[in-house]
Amino acid sequence: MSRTIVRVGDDYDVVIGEDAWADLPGLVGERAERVLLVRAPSLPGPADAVRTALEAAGLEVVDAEVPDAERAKTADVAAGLWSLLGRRGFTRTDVVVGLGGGATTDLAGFVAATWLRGVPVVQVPTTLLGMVDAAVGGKTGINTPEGKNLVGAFHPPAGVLADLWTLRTLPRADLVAGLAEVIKCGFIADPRILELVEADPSAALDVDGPVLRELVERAVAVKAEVVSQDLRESSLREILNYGHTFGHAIEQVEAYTWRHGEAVSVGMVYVAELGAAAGVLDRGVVERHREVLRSVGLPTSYDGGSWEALLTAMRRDKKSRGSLLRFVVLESVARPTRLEGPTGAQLRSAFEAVRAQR
Ligand SMILES: NC(=O)c1ccc[n+]([C@@H]2O[C@H](COP(=O)([O-])OP(=O)(O)OC[C@H]3O[C@@H](n4cnc5c(N)ncnc54)[C@H](O)[C@@H]3O)[C@@H](O)[C@H]2O)c1
Ligand SMILES: O=C(O)C(=O)C[C@@H](O)[C@H](O)[C@H](O)COP(=O)(O)O
Ligand SMILES: [Zn+2]
Repeated sequence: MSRTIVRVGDDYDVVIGEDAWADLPGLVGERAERVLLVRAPSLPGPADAVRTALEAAGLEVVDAEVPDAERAKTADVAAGLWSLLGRRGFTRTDVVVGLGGGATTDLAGFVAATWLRGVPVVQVPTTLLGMVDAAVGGKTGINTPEGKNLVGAFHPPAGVLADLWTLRTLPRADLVAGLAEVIKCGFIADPRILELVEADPSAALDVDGPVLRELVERAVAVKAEVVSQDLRESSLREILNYGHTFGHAIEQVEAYTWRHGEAVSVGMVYVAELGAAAGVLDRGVVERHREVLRSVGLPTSYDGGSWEALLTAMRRDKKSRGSLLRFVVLESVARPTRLEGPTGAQLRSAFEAVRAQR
């Protein structure tokens, strides 16, 4: 089976391949004696494959099934894992492995970042979104009742194993949601991604085809390039947050019944409309957002939630500075910039544009 390895700075490898489980012990490294396997429920095939590969390498595997999806990202679940690590005597040379979608890898990374002030984590994403985004780059975290990802740490993984064959069981809606982050990478940095999706949207959703593989490789390359320059989001990394200010607000207002990728899809249309309202982006590029997102089945409008509730959620965005709301907007494709303190009228007009079905 073929492997592509994307190196993130001088730090770690993202291995992209098929049936690539034999690579896992190498990513975990030789110093570990124990592995905490933090895994999403209902992934019997990958969980068995991970366990077999690690045990064959002489590692003791402590199994930790966690609640599914966003329900994993809570302080209670994290506390349960800290307790398990304590009871099983995990030391600083032992390793956490996160297996599942972005919610599971965010939790696993956060627990690894905080246990003994930091033990290694190896991420094994099994969703498209996890492979191209969540498992790479070291943002880890959990939610609080006040908002999304409000508690967390920057803790880069020791390695990432993206086994494309795991996508064969992923529900189509979750695959589509993952494409939102891929398309985001197209708008902020790599226009070839947009061309590939536009040329054949169904090929972009074929998990056994070459187009999806190229999209994964390109999106991982965008993320690796950005995070290797600015791990702690002092500036450049903010571009990876394109579409997330409004997207996270939808997720919160809708009590996480929307998939992250779906909310980010609408969030990108919102911020494109905001860029147009502020006079920095051409309407043609705004419509290109709608067309490419819609072509793969992603939502481009949202008419729920009160404006006040969305605005309150947006104010908690990490890009805010004091009372100043800040957005990543585009000047054109692959030319992101910042919009600081847009007017109330601009914010509202972008909301009205997103509410309307166009
Ligand atoms: N840390 C980061 O940089 C970063 C980046 C993007 C997103 N995120 C976070 O990632 C989360 C979203 O991740 P997601 O879209 O992967 O959702 P998810 O983790 O909720 O997974 C979606 C669903 O797919 C199931 N699943 C996972 N793999 C499967 C497989 N191979 N076959 C069948 N079912 C499978 C899961 O159990 C879940 O029900 C959000 O919490 C978001 O905030 C983090
Ligand atoms: O890696 C990043 O940086 C990102 O912003 C990627 C986003 O896709 C991701 O959803 C991230 O978790 C959002 O982070 P937050 O800092 O806005 O909570
Ligand atoms: Zn995201």
